[in-house]
Amino acid sequence: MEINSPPPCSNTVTIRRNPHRRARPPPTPATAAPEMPSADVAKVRSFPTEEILSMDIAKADPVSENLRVFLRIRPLLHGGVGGDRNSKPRFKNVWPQNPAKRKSAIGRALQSKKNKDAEVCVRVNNPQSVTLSTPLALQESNRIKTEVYDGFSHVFSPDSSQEEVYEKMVRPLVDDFLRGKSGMLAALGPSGSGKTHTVFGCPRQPGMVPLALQHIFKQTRGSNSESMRSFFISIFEISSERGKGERLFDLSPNGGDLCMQQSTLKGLQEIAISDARQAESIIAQAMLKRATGMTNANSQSSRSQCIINIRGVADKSNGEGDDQANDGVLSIVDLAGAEREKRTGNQGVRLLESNFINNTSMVFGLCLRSLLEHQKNPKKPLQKHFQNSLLTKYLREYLEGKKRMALILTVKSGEEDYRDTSYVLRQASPYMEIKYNTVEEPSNISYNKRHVQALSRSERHKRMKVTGSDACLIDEGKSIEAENGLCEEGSLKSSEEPGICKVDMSGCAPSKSGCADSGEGERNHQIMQSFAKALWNVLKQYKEKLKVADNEIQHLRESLVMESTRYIELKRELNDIKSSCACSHRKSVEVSVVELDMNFHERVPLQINVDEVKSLDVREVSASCLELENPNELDHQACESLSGSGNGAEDLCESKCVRLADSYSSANVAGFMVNSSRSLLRKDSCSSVELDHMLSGEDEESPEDVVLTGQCNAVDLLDGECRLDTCCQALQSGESERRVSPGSSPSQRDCRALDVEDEIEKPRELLNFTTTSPQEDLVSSKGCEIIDIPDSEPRVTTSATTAEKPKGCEMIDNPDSEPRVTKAEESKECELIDIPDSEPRVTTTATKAEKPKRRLLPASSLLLRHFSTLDIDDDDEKPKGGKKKSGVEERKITQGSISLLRLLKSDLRI
Ligand SMILES: Nc1ncnc2c1ncn2[C@@H]1O[C@H](COP(=O)(O)OP(=O)(O)OP(=O)(O)O)[C@@H](O)[C@H]1O
Repeated sequence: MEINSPPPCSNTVTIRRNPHRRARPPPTPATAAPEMPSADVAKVRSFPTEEILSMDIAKADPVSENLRVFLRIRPLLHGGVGGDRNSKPRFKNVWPQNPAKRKSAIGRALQSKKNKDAEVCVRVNNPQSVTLSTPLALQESNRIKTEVYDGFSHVFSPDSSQEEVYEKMVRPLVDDFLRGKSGMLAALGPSGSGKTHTVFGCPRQPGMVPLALQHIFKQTRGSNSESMRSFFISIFEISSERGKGERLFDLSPNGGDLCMQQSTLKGLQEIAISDARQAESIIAQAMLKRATGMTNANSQSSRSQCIINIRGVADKSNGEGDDQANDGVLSIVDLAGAEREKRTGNQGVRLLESNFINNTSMVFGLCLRSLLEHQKNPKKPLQKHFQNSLLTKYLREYLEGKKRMALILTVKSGEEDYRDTSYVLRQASPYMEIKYNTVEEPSNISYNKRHVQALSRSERHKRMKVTGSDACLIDEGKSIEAENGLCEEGSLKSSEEPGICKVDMSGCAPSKSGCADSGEGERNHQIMQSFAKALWNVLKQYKEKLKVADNEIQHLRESLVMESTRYIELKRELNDIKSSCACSHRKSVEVSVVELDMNFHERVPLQINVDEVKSLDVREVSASCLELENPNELDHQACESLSGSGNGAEDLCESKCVRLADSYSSANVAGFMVNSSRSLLRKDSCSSVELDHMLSGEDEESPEDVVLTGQCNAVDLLDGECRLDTCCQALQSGESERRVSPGSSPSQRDCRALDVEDEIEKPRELLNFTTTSPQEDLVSSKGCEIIDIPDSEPRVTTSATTAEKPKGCEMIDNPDSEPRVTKAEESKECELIDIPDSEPRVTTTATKAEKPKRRLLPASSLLLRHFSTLDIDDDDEKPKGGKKKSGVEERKITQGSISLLRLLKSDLRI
């Protein structure tokens, strides 16, 4: 595959790992991946080196091969001790001579003889599995327990012949041996199960060794190439030296004791053999020297571990003699059978032998178990159990998995042999999971080392901080080349080693003549094919991801353009609004003073529908008294209505007479005040609302005196940012702190403070307004509407919790004096600007600087009170059942007040 390197950039980090290597050979057609467009290659910012390397290609690798474990079931024999059919019962010679045990052994033999048709404990299910059944005598309950052991390379039934066993089990080893590969066959099993019979056999039934020798020399005679080889045989045993130690003894005709130095035997004779008969003769002589003995389990029980080595050496005259690696060794091990003391009844020397045999068998099993655990969990170290016996020391390379071997388990099928058979199957069946992945192949080992190094380098590559995606691409591309270079290096180095197949990452075929296995080349080819496919799939996935990312980027760009356009439009609108506001709204607005003088005898609230409020003209509204049943609901809609009806309302300074329904909380009142102020602002008016609720002595039930002072102080227009500061500075209510004096005159008002402070959000419009003092309004009679709504009830019910006095709010609480309206310190100008509907909330802040104090002077207050007593004709606004003021109050009106009030009244009717 061709990868275009992006142009170099300044932030590229070049990492040189190794010296330049030879150029890679061109890829084979099978591994060549389709070319990607250069544009797509450029989009690939990060080459998935780690992902590719983490792929488990080894799963498809047929290199992995499990340890071959065979099982042979000895037929039931009824001929004497150990079931030797051909031998007569030799109970007199049975070892040991302990009368009690001897008697029991004889009894068991006789019993087994009687039960000719006794059931067997192990049955063959198929060539790979057997079923072990627990005898009835050993079952705790009547339930038959069975165990199935599966996974054997082959299970030889009791009637299987020696030739059959050889063909399936030993012939492959011999074939490998003839190709120069070493191998080992080890026979395991309890005593008397047929190990020796299987390995050596008898004259009528030759065992594996004679058959192998025949095979070897038969092949030698028929093949010219192999005729150039020489074969040597050696045989020795490892036995117990009276229980004190192990003894190595050479069983060859002139052999003697041996010693072992680091898994190497010193003094072992190798006898050159030229034909099978010669070899069999040597073996026969050696078997005569082998330590055997009679036990209750076997009349000729092997008391030592016997090892036969057949080594094939290439003829030196052929030029291959110097190549020691081509000298294959075929080892066949006949282990002494494990014995149970209870079963054999061994004593004395036999018991010591038995201990040695059992110990060696145990160590042998531990080595295999450790190898299995190490393979399953590489973090678990391979235990050095081989050091515990000479046998395992000698067979170390096999037991550590460095050389291939095969195991044959021999078991007896009789019910009385159930325990021995069960023990062997349980112990040895896990060995079938031992794998030979890189066994004995120096090239593979070298390749794996290189592979591990490559992985470690990729790990280091992860930690490298490479800035820039292009640099990453360049670097990773080099990394791949480096990996390939490593592989090439590995293959080159492996080619220097004999008998190995090299793995060329460029999809090469086996190039070493020593790689006789043509399957190696196919395997390498399959590896490269898998690698190429995986690489191509990853690249395709990245391409798809890049497409998706491009679409998202395009979408985001379009959205960004739309937002920019929208922002420009909004900015333009804002500028228009600013310009229009600056030129049109500069009018002085007087503060309205509203005094609500209510008659509480009749509490018939005036229900104001929101729609009605909307339909009202500003003038109508200004002349009306609104009683709000639900101010929160009304506020916004009413404001909109007021804002929408602008029929010359700018010229008026409006006053709202607001009547709040009873039992409203102070919070609602505050909210209403805020909203009311906002609605006034929308009508280009600034309101200063004062509710002065006079309590008449006639109604003791609800005497309220409410002074509601609200100020909408300032709305500033500054550079397009709208800010509305509205201060509802004082709402003094006589609900929570009312002091009721029945019969008190209206002038003696009990003013209670109702502090309302609400925060009104800043609208976007810029508003500036000031309010004029009510006194000025009254004198000038400009823009001030004093609205009296007959029979309305300005009831403001507040809770006692609103006792805190807000800033900028002056609390009037002077029962001995008339309610005063404080003149504002500065003239206030109110600018009328519509607040956008999108931001209906108005923030009320109580700042000292922006909230001038206003206080109704006694004269003004009195005037207002008198004004409220006037019977202003407004039939439309008269509530039902309203009561007129008493004549006493009317008489208190001075002449000047009357004239002034009339003047105002005439203004209201304009
Ligand atoms: N497959 C078989 N067919 C016929 N006879 C057999 C078979 N296997 C074993 N025997 C006979 O069983 C007896 C015991 O066999 P063998 O000596 O080989 O057992 P072993 O496992 O070597 O015992 P040990 O471990 O004590 O040496 C021998 O007499 C042998 O001839």
